[in-house]
Amino acid sequence: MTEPQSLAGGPSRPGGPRAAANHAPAAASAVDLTKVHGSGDARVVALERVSVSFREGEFAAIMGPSGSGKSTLLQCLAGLESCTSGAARIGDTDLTRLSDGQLTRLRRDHVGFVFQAFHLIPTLTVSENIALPLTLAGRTPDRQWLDTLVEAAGLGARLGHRPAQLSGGQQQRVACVRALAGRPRIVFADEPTGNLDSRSAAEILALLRRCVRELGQTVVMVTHDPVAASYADRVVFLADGRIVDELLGPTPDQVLGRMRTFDANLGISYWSGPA
Ligand SMILES: Nc1ncnc2c1ncn2[C@@H]1O[C@H](COP(=O)(O)OP(=O)(O)OP(=O)(O)O)[C@@H](O)[C@H]1O
Repeated sequence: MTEPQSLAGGPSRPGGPRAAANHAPAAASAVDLTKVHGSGDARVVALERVSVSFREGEFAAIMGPSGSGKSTLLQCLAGLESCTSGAARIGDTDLTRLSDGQLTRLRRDHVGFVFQAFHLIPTLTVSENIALPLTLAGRTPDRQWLDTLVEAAGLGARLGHRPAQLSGGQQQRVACVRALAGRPRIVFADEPTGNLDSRSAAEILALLRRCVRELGQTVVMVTHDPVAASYADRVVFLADGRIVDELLGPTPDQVLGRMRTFDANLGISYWSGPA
């Protein structure tokens, strides 16, 4: 089996910190985005006038305490949640102006999603799981692109296996390849390493890093883990539904330092996930 190389040694960025991404157009952006859940006594302002842009070819991490709005931001940007006010854009398209049908098509054709739970179909093989979204969309898979992804994910020898025959890390690699199979404009990953041991997590992060660096993909990932965040080009910090800071070219120690500063200044704890 071909396993991904250099997976345990942390991120490497031979191209230097994201020079290209800084000048690239936005793959996704929030503009003055507010999201309110519920009403009356159950009313929760999950996002309050958030404006942020994620550039094409960028690997961004979103961090923040539990309940700070990370998943809500991802869901609004991916068109899985509606916005209460403001806009969520994929490229230049304002999702708040689309009909349900248009939104479904945009999500299907331009957005990939990786969840903490892998959400593979147990009765299908790896190969079938990877191709499923394309098949359902009536699209012909680009075999060369799929081969590139499968090779990058080290799944070449596993294509005929079913999910139960794979480790958690391998299953999540399948989920990543599935999310990337249709060459989406952007991939959103919500705690993709949350269910994995540190070695498997490193493999997933290296795969995402490589897809950004070598294949030009755009990835926005929610994480609680400073080491995971250090694989990104940029970390955006949320607290209480607002963006409070960002860090470029982060190292784990820098991310940790920033988290401790927020703990001290805001009286909140970032330690809601694995330390
Ligand atoms: N469907 C919902 N209905 C009501 N409130 C919600 C809903 N989804 C999220 N919330 C609330 O919105 C706020 C932000 O939630 P969100 O899940 O985005 O935070 P998070 O930063 O991703 O948290 P965690 O790290 O714990 O996953 C929280 O107060 C949460 O309880």
